[in-house]
Amino acid sequence: MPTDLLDRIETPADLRKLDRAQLAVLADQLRAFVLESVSRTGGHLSSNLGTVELTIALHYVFDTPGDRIVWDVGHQTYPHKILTGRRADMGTLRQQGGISGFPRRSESEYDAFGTAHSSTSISAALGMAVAARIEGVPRKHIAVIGDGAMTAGMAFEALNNGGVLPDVDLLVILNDNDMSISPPVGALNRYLARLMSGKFYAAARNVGKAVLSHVPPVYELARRFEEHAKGMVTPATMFEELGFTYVGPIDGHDLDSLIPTLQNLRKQTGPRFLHVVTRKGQGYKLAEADPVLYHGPGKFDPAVGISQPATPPKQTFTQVFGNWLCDMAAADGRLVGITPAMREGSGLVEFEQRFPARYFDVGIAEQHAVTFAAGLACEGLKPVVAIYSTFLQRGYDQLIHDVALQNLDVTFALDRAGLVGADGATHAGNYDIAFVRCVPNMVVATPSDEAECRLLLSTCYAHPGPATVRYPRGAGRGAAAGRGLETVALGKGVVRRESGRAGEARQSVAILAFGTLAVPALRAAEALDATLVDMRFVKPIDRELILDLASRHAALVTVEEGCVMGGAGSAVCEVLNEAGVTLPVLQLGLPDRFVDHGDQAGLLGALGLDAAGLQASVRQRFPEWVGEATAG
Ligand SMILES: Cc1ncc(C[n+]2csc(CCOP(=O)(O)OP(=O)(O)O)c2C)c(N)n1
Ligand SMILES: CC(=O)[C@@H](O)[C@H](O)COP(=O)(O)O
Ligand SMILES: [Mg+2]
Repeated sequence: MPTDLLDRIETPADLRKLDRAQLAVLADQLRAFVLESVSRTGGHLSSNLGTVELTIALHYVFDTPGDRIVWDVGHQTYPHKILTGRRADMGTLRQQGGISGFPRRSESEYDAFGTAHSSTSISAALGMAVAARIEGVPRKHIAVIGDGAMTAGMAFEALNNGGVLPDVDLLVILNDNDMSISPPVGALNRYLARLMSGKFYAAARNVGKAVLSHVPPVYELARRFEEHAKGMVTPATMFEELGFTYVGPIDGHDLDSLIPTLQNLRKQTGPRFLHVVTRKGQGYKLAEADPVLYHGPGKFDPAVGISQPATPPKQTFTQVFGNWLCDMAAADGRLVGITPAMREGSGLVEFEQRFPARYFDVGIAEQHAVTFAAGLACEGLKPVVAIYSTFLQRGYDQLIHDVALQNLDVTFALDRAGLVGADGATHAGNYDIAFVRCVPNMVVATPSDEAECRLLLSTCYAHPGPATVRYPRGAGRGAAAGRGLETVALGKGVVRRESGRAGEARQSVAILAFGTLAVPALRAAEALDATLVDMRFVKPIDRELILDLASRHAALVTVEEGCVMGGAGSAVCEVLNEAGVTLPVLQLGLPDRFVDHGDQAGLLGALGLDAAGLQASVRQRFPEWVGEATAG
């Protein structure tokens, strides 16, 4: 594929110098570049193939970076990055030291707002629009939001606010590809489908004849409804009722529709809403056929597509959870599984197939997911909310006010706890230990491997109150999880290794591990001749064990893949303080700064949280209390 037009574009100003007729060719070159580039780095593919024309049209029509484009989630911004001076950096995408997979204000002046969690774009763009009005700046503001992201309450909160501000300059573009990561769910999705089929006349009314002369193929379906709609009074769309001028639906792959429509909308002010229809994976047959598989692939050969690895990969924690959920659901008819739009990522595919009546994808609606679970629990069911640690941040008030305060029996399976790798700081689950353990009634379990994960899921599920089990992205040490449903004692840790020096009173160190860092911590303990404890629970914490360890060791070391501040190590210190016990405690975990994208293991190593790093930290802090072995 030639790249002559793409080669001419350093910034959107170069794009604006092209003839309209050249833009379709540019779109082909850009799409080919995106595919090639993502196949080499991995990343979010389907959504980016779907936004090629929309991105070109936006930068062609609007005067960026002065005009503000706010992308929702931001996983669809690779074409935008390429057209705004970062084409040469695409080979470093999502890698340590490279560019982010999401928009970032620090990365480019064209990235008007940092994102990665969904459904923030309308609020942010509205804030900018109000700021422009107050400051008297003549500027345009565009929020680009997907149909999945549109399902979140936050998006509607922003529409509700913006719809009564007629003097702000805000254009909301709904990029409707009829997909979230999985097929979209809910009443909004049905409503958008109805708009697609019946709202052709709205487009006619709002965009005018010039646009209608370029009827694109996506209207074919709508055309069939033309006769039916004739003579009827077109009802206002929900968006019009909320105070927005609604235009659409138009074909988001047809530049001859997009550009005149955007030019027209650019001349207007006030809250406007453009409904654009695109296809996820557009232009790459394999992604068009399976946009879920190609939502966020690793590296692959574009000629072949994603292929099975030669050797079967290790079982992930997500799979351990998915198996456990099915087994527990088979054993207990009260179990209900809930996901806020993360069916694949959270391991619920088989559960949905086997227990469809007890499976709920509630859309990108974490707050609702938590309170919905609370309601189910009130009536005697046993909800399991499968949620990424980072996305539980959205449901924090609901966790406190709706679940914990009423001591309701809800189990939270927190996937992606700790560093997540390529998605970076926006998606890292670094805070859940700290923000959950401070909530009364909550149980916090931190399994150290796959087998422990299953045990602790069963234990927390059996506990008749709110509980979280946190586990990381990917696989652990490879401990077979089995298919049993047995439980362990709540709030009790297990000593995995006793220091040979423990006999000598207070001559050695005890390492208290919370979670999967127990594995490198054990290697460090062996090298240091330290005691190693798998604490299993942050809350209730094993007070008795901590005080016993404190009485027999010279110092304690706590290890967790979570923020040190307020984390599990802090919980240990609280126990010691409360008991009036004084001994040095070294708290190892994630620092008080955001950790960027990169390879998960590499990042842990760089932070001193691999076996060698843990060993070095303990040796440096307590040289007199550790053994002389050197292996890590
Ligand atoms: C608060 C939050 N919950 C969940 C996610 C995970 N997530 C990322 S993209 C996505 C689907 C978004 O769908 P849509 O907005 O329609 O964009 P598309 O992928 O179709 O381009 C989801 C659920 C997220 N980023 N933020
Ligand atoms: C953009 C987004 O939020 C998701 O696509 C996320 O990147 C998925 O992460 P996992 O790959 O860990 O499921
Ligand atoms: Mg979508």
